[in-house]
Amino acid sequence: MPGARRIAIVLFNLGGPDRQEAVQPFLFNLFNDPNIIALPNPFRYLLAKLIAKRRAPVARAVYQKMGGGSPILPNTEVQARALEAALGDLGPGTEVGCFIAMRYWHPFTEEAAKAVLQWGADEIVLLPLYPQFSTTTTASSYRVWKAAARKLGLKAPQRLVCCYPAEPGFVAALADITAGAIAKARAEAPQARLRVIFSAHGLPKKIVDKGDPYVAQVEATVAATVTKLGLAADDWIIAYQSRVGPLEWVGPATDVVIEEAARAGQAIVVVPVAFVSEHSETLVELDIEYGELAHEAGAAAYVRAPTVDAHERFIAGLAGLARDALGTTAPIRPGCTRDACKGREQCAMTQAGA
Ligand SMILES: C=CC1=C(C)c2cc3[nH]c(cc4nc(cc5[nH]c(cc1n2)c(C)c5CCC(=O)O)C(CCC(=O)O)=C4C)c(C)c3C=C
Ligand SMILES: [Fe+2]
Ligand SMILES: [Fe+2]
Repeated sequence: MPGARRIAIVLFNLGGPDRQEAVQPFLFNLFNDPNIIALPNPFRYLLAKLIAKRRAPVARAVYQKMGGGSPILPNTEVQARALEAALGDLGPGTEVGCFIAMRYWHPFTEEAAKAVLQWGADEIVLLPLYPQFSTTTTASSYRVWKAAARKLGLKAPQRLVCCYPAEPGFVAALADITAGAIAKARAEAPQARLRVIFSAHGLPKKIVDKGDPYVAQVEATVAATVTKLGLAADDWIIAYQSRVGPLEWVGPATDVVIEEAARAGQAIVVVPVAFVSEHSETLVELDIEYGELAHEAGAAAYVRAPTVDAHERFIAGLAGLARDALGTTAPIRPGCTRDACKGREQCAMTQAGA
């Protein structure tokens, strides 16, 4: 469209290896991130090389179970196209393009910044596919984006949607999906007691103790979802999965909670609340590894709720966040803090600035 106002929506996500040979360099990129391992170089670089090499065989086997690589990019592309469609009503003379900026594998954040520059964006909304803010995810992507934008001389106004743990569309999608999974578990095991386990990716405890708001925001997501569903307090619990490394992580661990519920003969429903699309942590860890654990330990049923993916309500929620960000005149603010986001549906910290 000649002369159209071009709005770029940049979706931040983690990324995943697209083939077996990509697993080790992907792991290196992850562990070499100062937001993940806060050591100065050359120590971080050397440690990242070592951990990536050690972990690669286990991780390669995980990705082999999904055909060799992660489906996170194709799944994020589906979300990007759905979001473009949902923002198609921004008015005549406005063109919306969604770009994907992955943190640890292609298309890297720097590649996305280049594509946005070449496309000729007039305004940019940075929209993390992380509903809950963490220094290890959103802050890391934003830091790398800012450096790339500065390097490329990307001057268009940019706004960051910081977090949206209890955004109504996201919560409606989660509640809808959870209700479907509960109905399935009840049908499979009508006599058994229900145990709904809301599972989020964990974090080392020391990162949370330093003030990372992620855990508080996971709790906000789950509180909004159980309220919408009217779930009794005894029927649900929050647990944390995907622990790696020797540090103490936040708990309880999802596998421990699943095993306990299975041994009690309960009907288990596992709901991912921090991942918004399917990848290794859902398709392998939750479905295969924890599914086997649940059945071996005697669960009456084991149902894993799908992620929100391109659920209509979730995409509508993201579109609303993008619209709000385009309308804001808020000044640049420091990063999200636990108190600033407490009790809010979405973050007060939508950031503006070039
Ligand atoms: C909610 C999102 C995520 C947080 C918070 C997070 C923190 C975090 N992750 C690791 C280490 C690994 N994560 C890995 C995979 C992975 N992590 C997330 C999301 C969050 N991570 C996703 C979406 C994925 C899946 C990628 C894919 O399969 O496409 C991996 C690789 C897999 C494996 O080897 O287990 C590692 C390693 C740390 C250390 C951390 C916080 C400090
Ligand atoms: Fe992770
Ligand atoms: Fe926030």
